Amino acid sequence: MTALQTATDDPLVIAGRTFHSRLFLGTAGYPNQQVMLDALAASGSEMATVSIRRISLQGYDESLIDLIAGRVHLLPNTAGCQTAKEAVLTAELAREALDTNWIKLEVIGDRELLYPNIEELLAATEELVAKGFVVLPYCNDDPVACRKLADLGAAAVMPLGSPIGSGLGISNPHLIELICARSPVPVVLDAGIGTATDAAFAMELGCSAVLLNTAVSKAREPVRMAAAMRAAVEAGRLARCAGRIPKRRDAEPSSPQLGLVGS
Ligand SMILES: CC(=O)[C@@H](O)[C@H](O)COP(=O)(O)O
Repeated sequence: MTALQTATDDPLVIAGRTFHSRLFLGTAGYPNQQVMLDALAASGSEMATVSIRRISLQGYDESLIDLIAGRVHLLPNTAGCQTAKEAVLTAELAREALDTNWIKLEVIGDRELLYPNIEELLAATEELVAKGFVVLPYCNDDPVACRKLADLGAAAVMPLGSPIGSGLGISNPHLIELICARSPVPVVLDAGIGTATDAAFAMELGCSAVLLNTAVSKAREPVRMAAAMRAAVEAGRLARCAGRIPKRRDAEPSSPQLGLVGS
């Protein structure tokens, strides 16, 4: 196998489904449908999140869902749910409407911060796993919560980098690194990505993938930013696999010191 093949032959497997792209994209907030479709293509993503509420209430019509579904896997989410009961109902509606048992589980504990309600999230995860769903919960950057979710059968965990839509990047890189090091299931960094360096950093910390929306949909040029995110996720993954050099406090010459002119 050549070095290039080694670099590109690096699929991600979640619940038995293989992904060649480690970037998942949200579909909300684009200037129009065509820009969203072009951004999706530029991102190289093989899975896109869709909000069940948005489909039914906000004009993201079925033809668009059909269009996306022809290109990528759909990952319905339970955005806006505040209790386990609401989230389970939304997941069941999504399974009926979109014919998928995959669900991105969001149970929000605070409408302003959009932070997860961990108790409700754990309860919903347990119930949905028992009902046969492939559950990908959006959660805090908390190693204990991530461990509990994995123990309950989550197929991946999706800790936040920073609040949804904030573009603040990764607030607690140390915690994300710890979660990645300990997690028995893939870790997908979800929310708060602001630009390409954040996405590359997530991968360098050991994340298996990145899920983002606002950084692309609200960029001045969403399609170009989608391409940037694709390159960033690939670069971060390659760097992670290649192994960064240890950090040093002092300088170390990169050229040989023997035979210096003037020595
Ligand atoms: C798309 C999605 O499912 C959400 O989790 C969220 O929108 C992602 O966060 P950002 O918009 O901050 O990338």
